[in-house]
Amino acid sequence: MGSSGGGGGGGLTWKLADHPKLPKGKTVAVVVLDGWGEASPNPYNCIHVADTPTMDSLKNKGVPDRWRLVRAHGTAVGLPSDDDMGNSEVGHNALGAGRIFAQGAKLVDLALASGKIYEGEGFKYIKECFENGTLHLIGLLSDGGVHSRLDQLQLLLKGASEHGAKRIRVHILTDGRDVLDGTSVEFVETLENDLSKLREKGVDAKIASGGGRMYVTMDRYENDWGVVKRGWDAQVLGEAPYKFRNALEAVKKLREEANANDQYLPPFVIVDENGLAVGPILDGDAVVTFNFRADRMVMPAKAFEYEDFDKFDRVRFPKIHYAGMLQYDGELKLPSHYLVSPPEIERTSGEYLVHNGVQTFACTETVKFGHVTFFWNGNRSGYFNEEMEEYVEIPSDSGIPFNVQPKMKALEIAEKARDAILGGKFHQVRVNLPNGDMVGHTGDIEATIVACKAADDAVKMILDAIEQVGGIYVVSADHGNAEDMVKKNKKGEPLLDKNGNVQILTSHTLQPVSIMYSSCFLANHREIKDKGKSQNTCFDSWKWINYIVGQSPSSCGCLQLANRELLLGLLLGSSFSGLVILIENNLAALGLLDNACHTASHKRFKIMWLVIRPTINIIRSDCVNLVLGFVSQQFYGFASLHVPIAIGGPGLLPGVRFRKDVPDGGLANVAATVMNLHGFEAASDYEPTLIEVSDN
Ligand SMILES: O=C(O)[C@@H](CO)OP(=O)(O)O
Ligand SMILES: [Mn+2]
Ligand SMILES: [Mn+2]
Repeated sequence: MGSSGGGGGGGLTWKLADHPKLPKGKTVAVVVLDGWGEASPNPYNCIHVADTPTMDSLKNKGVPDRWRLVRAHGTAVGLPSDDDMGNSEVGHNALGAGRIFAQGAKLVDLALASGKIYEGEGFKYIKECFENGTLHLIGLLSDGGVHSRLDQLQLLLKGASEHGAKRIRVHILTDGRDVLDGTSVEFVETLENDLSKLREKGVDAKIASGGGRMYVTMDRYENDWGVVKRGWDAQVLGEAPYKFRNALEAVKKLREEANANDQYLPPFVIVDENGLAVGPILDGDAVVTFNFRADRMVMPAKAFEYEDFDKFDRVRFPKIHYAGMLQYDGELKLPSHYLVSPPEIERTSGEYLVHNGVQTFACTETVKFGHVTFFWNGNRSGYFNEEMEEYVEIPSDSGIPFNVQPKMKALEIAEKARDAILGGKFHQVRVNLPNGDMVGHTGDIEATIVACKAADDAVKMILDAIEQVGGIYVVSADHGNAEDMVKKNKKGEPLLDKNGNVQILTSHTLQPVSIMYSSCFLANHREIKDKGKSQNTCFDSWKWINYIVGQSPSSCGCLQLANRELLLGLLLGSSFSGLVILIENNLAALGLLDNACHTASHKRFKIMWLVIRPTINIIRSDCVNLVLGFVSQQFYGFASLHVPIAIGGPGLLPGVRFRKDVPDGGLANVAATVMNLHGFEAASDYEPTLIEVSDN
């Protein structure tokens, strides 16, 4: 590779070697679709169900040279195991830094396992309060592994008490976003059980307050300080609209409210028999925020740490010893005390580009703003060089769940990116499109479908601008979410709750993400559009057929020739289970097929059907939707998966294609790829590029 940057220690040079073949000076758009994994088509795959012609075209025209999958979860992005789903922090860290770092989750695991956590400066600092004060632990009660983990809290409780904490108060934040909604009840039961064991050992340990993570404490990027204030009032002042004698009762009761869910539970405090809060934070106490992930802890950390603070009226600012599980912001050195050192993510691609004369523009809306800046730059806030960079934040809607406005600010983000591309000043234009993720987390399938379409429209606008300037695009994602909205069993079948409804999955997934590129898709896309909507629907439907008959369009022909009676026979046959696709222009067949399906369903076989009618004047989009609607009630999903990456654009050399020798590439490989597209070799210790340039 022969580049010069990096090398750790002394002798660091920022100068990157020129790429031997790729030119400099092209405008490169880097588009990250948040929560956009690749999975098999099924009705709970909102990306599939949504009308996403731009992303579909990237795939259809790009495979395999300019579209491929990369890993976005587990060890490929520095998480403890391959059972860990991806998330924005690790995803954007990897995308921006080009290397895999042991991430917070893993570093905390190691520090707890070795006991080193108790020897560090941070623990010693909070320990100073153990004699006369209370230890408060504040964080997300979950085993999602995105922000925190219950087993780490359990170990910390045990370790702190063994190291002298005599009075402990836990302030819980319920999840329902990285784990199933309703699991707060089990987590509280487990924690209560642990605390009662501590009490048996003479430690005065209790849950003191709580609330849902999206409504209490865990805001990010200054979207809504009211969220942090609600937490402060409950945790520090011991004040909340709801008071309960114990947390189990609190969570169960609050969940009974109409539309209640774990993410948005209102704040509550636990009170004693006299109605007094059992654990407000007082002078002389120690406070630890036990989340390892940074973004949603920066705001509460400021409230606990900063003497000068004007974001809300704290009423009382107790003199405490405060430590984070990690240091959450490397630039602000916030908080100044922490139990475990964060990964040292330095020499990120953004910093290299700035040193090599590439002007950068980064933009998204508030709820993801730090993703393309702070996380991208290795958890540091601020610019590397203000003259070379511009970061634009579009204010997010606040105070509403995102299913209410599923289009979010996708259009505005795309417009800003378009203007930056057409303006000619910037050579890297980087955006995050939040829709698939933020709306996916609400568990609202209909809204998530709208969200995916909005993100697709935004990609189209950005790619059109790239086409105009003869630039290059890289489209990828940080992890999955919207492509899988239902909890499934090992066979890939949706799990039902006790009322027979499918269990909605609000979390991220283990899916890989894609990266894609192409210079020709735009023309093709227009061609399809010009022929009208019905043709478009037909085109979209081919995805289903391709999937079923083994991804090969030629085998579709076989199905098309298949005799209808034969298919119905199969359907009613005792051993058949699966999906039938009928290419049919005879409406009478619909009723027949429907009947057959019902008969067969009584035999417990999972059968569904999809009718594709090939003639334009018979296809009506409402008709096809009706069929799909039927399918969604009957369908049992498929397992398997990844996130896509596509590269392309008119500025790309024709010989550029994805390498075949990095088959298991992860998100960290994208940084070197992007550096190459800017005309540079990547730093030598970066994960290898995904592309190669052939001479033909
Ligand atoms: O909202 C968040 O905090 C996480 C999920 O817990 O999502 P993302 O990693 O996409 O930011
Ligand atoms: Mn994300
Ligand atoms: Mn998310």
